[in-house]
Amino acid sequence: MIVVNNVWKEYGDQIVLERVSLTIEDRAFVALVGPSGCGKTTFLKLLLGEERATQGTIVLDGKPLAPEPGPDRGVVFQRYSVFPHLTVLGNVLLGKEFEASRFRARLVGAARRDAIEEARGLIAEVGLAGSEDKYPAQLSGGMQQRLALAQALIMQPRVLLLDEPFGALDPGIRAEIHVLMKRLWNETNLTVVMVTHDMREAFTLGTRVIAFERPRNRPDERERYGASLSRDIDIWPPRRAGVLDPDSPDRDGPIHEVGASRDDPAPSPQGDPA
Ligand SMILES: Nc1ncnc2c1ncn2[C@@H]1O[C@H](COP(=O)(O)OP(=O)(O)OP(=O)(O)O)[C@@H](O)[C@H]1O
Repeated sequence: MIVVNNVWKEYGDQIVLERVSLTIEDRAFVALVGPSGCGKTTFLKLLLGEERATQGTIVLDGKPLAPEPGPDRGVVFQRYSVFPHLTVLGNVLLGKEFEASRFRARLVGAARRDAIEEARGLIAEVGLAGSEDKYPAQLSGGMQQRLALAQALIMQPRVLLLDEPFGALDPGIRAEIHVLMKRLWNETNLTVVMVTHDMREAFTLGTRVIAFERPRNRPDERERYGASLSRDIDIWPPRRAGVLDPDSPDRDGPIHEVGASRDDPAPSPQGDPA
């Protein structure tokens, strides 16, 4: 679905990425790891359309990637994905408002009512029901990242790009949001590419873990050689969107209520229908 063919990215004299080729299948969850500064965010920006490749091509669904970000690609960063001066509801509605009126960013009448209903549904789905009128500063870090996910998902993107979205969260909150992330990926038609520094997170969420590395990394070589793919690991047994692995049910489960406290008892492994 996404085909990256011999992509290079240079900034001035510095080669950041070189010879990057990979194919990402529909509904994959690719976790991208690698040393700091090796070009992971740059690669995500190329997929987003925020940067152009110096050489090479990126094809999405058989067509060259649009040269600017579009509604087919959503993005969540580690911080600052949401707008501080808008409420939770305002943040989630924003994409719809821009879609309706690019310059005024406003919806009216029935279209507005429908969009509000949809936004409220999504806010509840990410566990933020009741916080619709709060501002981001009134939310915890984990709640802000849930909001950022809802904000990205309202446009029903085909591809969700995540740049260390959970990196600033403490481990307990991160585990909760992993459950949410898995559920969203399982239940929507998303292909996900996520940059992370956390190998455990990569293997918990990914269907595939890809490492970028600079093959030559001496200080004098650092700018002349870019990073390329050094590892490409398929998770075993394969993890597939929407399919709970019957052989190792705990690996992808238990999927319990979003927003439920960490202290809540987990459902029984025998498969309590609730
Ligand atoms: N707009 C830019 N102009 C010039 N150089 C840039 C630009 N963006 C990134 N770089 C350089 O590209 C290299 C890769 O940066 P990038 O942020 O992609 O790395 P990363 O692997 O995501 O790092 P980290 O894991 O620390 O976030 C760095 O040396 C950085 O200085």
